[in-house]
Amino acid sequence: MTPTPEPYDALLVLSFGGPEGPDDVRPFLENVTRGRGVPPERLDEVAEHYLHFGGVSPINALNRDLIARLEKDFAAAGLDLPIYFGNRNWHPMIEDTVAAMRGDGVRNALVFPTSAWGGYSGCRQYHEDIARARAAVGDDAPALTKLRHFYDHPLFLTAVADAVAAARAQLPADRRDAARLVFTAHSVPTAADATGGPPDRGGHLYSRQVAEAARLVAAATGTPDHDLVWQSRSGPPQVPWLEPDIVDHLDALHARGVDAVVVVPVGFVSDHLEVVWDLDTEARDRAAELGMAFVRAATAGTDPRFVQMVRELVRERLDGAAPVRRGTEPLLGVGCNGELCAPECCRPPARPRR
Ligand SMILES: CC1=C(CCC(=O)O)c2cc3nc(cc4[nH]c(cc5[nH]c(cc1n2)c(C)c5CCC(=O)O)c(CCC(=O)O)c4C)C(CCC(=O)O)=C3C
Ligand SMILES: [Fe+2]
Repeated sequence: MTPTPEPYDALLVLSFGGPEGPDDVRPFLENVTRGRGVPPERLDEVAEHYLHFGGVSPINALNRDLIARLEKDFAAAGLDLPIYFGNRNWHPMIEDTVAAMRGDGVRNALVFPTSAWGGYSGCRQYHEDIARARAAVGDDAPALTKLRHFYDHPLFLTAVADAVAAARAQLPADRRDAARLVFTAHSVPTAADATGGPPDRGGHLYSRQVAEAARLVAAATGTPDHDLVWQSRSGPPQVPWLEPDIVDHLDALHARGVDAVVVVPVGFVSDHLEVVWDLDTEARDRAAELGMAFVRAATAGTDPRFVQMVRELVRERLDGAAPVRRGTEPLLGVGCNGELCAPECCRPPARPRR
């Protein structure tokens, strides 16, 4: 007889992690790039970005803040689930958190990853993190079920759309209406993007979901015309990544006579370092050189509807309800104990051999 499944008894917020002081920067970057063929020159450059902010990424504090708001929301909604925090690349590391969960008697937890997307980095790699942490903790590790991709959840889309409207309102009145709407997300190697998602849909799950989210947000703001560009590319220069880059795109827009942009980091849920450096510093500086008015929309993570969305994603698992969604691209992401969420979701990219 198969045992009755135990009820869900905790939520783990699983994120990327970031350094919290200058001495953390190098070991953090080594954790992120271990075995991935990222050239040392790129690591030196990225280390400088972190050191520019005292070696502190905002990401951990933002996740702690999200968890505090989730705790309040869950309590008010009568949802009795303790919330834990673990990261892929920096403390609190997921291995330590899962060990603490076991110590607290957690048996069957849900996992909210701070990525809306399918693909290797946003989905599959979180499944790998879960499997690695459970293996480290051993036989009595809690079961861990990852929640689904939420890239087209109406509460996420509405939060981003309202942030776009608020950003546009900050532009000088005479440039506001004609300002170009530019969505951005983290670039990935084109080969990695190609292998994500069902082959009968043509793969490219990550870039297709990002494109669909951008289209849905643009439509919701009444400005359907928009661009989708990429940021923060890494890796050796000879390996193709998704393009165009945001900074190159500003040059191209300027050449076409565009004099104002609303930049929307739809690819990220918080204002972490890749947002405050690559957008608020590099892209903003470039726009200033070009005489282009530049505003950047807030990320969705601080919007109250984001917290509500996490609660609804949890409810979907508790109640077995159908996902509430606006998009049409494949919606995957759910897997238990590090199992793949679907046979063709997010195959690991072929790694360059050295
Ligand atoms: C798709 C995607 C997301 C979005 C989905 C999600 O949110 O998960 C994302 C998020 C993030 N990426 C971040 C930072 C970094 N990403 C790097 C490197 C890489 N990212 C990649 C992809 C993604 N990354 C890839 C394919 C690489 C190459 C190495 C590899 O194959 O893994 C590197 C190494 C140095 C460099 O080369 O830039 C850093 C420092 C931070 C935290 C910022 C902070 O500290 O505040 C966040 C949230
Ligand atoms: Fe997946």
